[in-house]
This record gives sequence, structure tokens and C-alpha cells, in this order.
Amino acid sequence: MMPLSIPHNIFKQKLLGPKCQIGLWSALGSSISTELCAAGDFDWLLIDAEHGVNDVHSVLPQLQAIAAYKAQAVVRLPDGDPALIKRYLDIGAQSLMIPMVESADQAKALAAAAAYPPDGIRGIATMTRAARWSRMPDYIARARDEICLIAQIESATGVENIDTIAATPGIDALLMGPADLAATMGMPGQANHPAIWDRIWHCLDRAKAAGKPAGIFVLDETLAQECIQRGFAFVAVGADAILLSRAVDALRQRFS
Ligand SMILES: O=C(O)C(=O)C[C@H](O)[C@@H](O)CO
Repeated sequence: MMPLSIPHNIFKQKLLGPKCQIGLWSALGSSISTELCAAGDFDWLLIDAEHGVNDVHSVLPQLQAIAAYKAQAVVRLPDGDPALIKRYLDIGAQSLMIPMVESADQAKALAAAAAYPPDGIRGIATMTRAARWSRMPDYIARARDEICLIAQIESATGVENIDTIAATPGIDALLMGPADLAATMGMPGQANHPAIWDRIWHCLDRAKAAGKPAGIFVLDETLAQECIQRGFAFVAVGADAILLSRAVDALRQRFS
């Protein structure tokens, strides 16, 4: 049997441009709804394991479902726990997003967790889905090249430290978080406030200055189009849970 080769991280490659990658947030925690979304021709799907029901056991079948489609999977972890990073990489997630990154020291620790020694601390195992159960002779040598590690900048402190976070080797991309940024700036629930977006545009400029792709999740279509125009490399424009709840309510209204 021919040995397998590590899958190329198409999402990571396409972040280098020129086309903005259009994505969808997938938070329902079901491989059925995630596959339904994956068949929708989005460039990427964010599987959210920070908020809601997802864990390693529910994310695995979603990765398997997405693998059959063009959409590239990005998994958001609850935090930067190195043990969790190891487990999600071992089940085959190749693009990870870590929330609430606020310092260069935190960024360095995340980068170390995603890399094997001597560059990092990721424990080695090839009896994993990521290495297709020891069928990928090149997995250990090439794993890090095909991982995309995304740091979320979503607090006032993170914005203050964005230059050192973005400059950290091993941080491949940044994603701004308007909702949490608003909350940490004393404006919870005001993610669309001009003062928040002043900071978001600043973060975009700083990411560009550092040569790091920037992403964002925006439900307002006009704002999402502006983000694309102004140079965000990856923009999530909707979420499965919101699309479903709005469609359910709109249908019911039509028969009231
Ligand atoms: O703080 C934010 O904004 C984000 O992190 C992105 C999205 O809002 C997401 O958290 C929604 O669940």
C-alpha cells in the first residue's frame, strides 16, 4: 500500500491571498448540520468548541464530515491549554483558533503547544487520525507546516499588545472579536459601536504591518463587505444557529 502524505492546509495557504476566504460559524455541535453547512460552498467553517456543546468527541465527526467538501475546518478551542491543543491536533484539526490572547508570552506558549520538540512541547503520537494511524511517514516532519494557529485579539489588553502577539513566530493569523472586545472596554453588547470598530480597524492595520492575515466574524452584511474591502483575509459572515433560528421564526410569522 502507498504511504499517505499529510493533507496540505489549503486554508492556511489561501490566507496569503489574494481572495478573502468567506466562512461560516458552526456552533450546533452536530456532524449533520456541519455537513449541511460544508456542502454550502463556504471556504471555511469555524467549529466552535469554546462556546456551546462541542468537545473533542463531537468535533471529530464534524471534521470527518467536512473532509468530503471544499470547506476547510477551523476549530476554536475553549482556551490555550496545551493538552487540549495536542488532542485537537491529534484528531486531525489542522487550523486552531485560541480565544482571548492578550500577551506575547501567551502567544509564545500557544506556538510551543502546536509544535513538536525542539521547537515546542507537543507530545508525539502517530497512532492518531492526524497521522492516519501511522500511515503518514512525513507527519512528524511536516505537521507544523500544515498547521494554522490563529490567536484571537478580543480584549483591550490584547489590542494594546497586538504588535508583540502578531510578531510571535508560530502565530499564523489573528482574528478580532468585537463582542468580547466591547465587553472588556466596558461596553458589553455593543459590538457594533464605532469605538469598538475604531479598535478593530487599528488591529487590522497592525496585523497587516506584521504580515499576518486578519480575520473576523461579522453578522452585519454591510460591515462584512467593508471588512472584505479593507483587507481582512478571512471573514465569517453567518452562523448555523442564527440562520436556523431566524428562518424558523420568519416561517412561523408568515402563518401567524
Ligand atoms: O468576541 C467576539 O466577537 C468573538 O469571539 C467572535 C464571535 O462573536 C463569536 O464569539 C460568537 O460566538
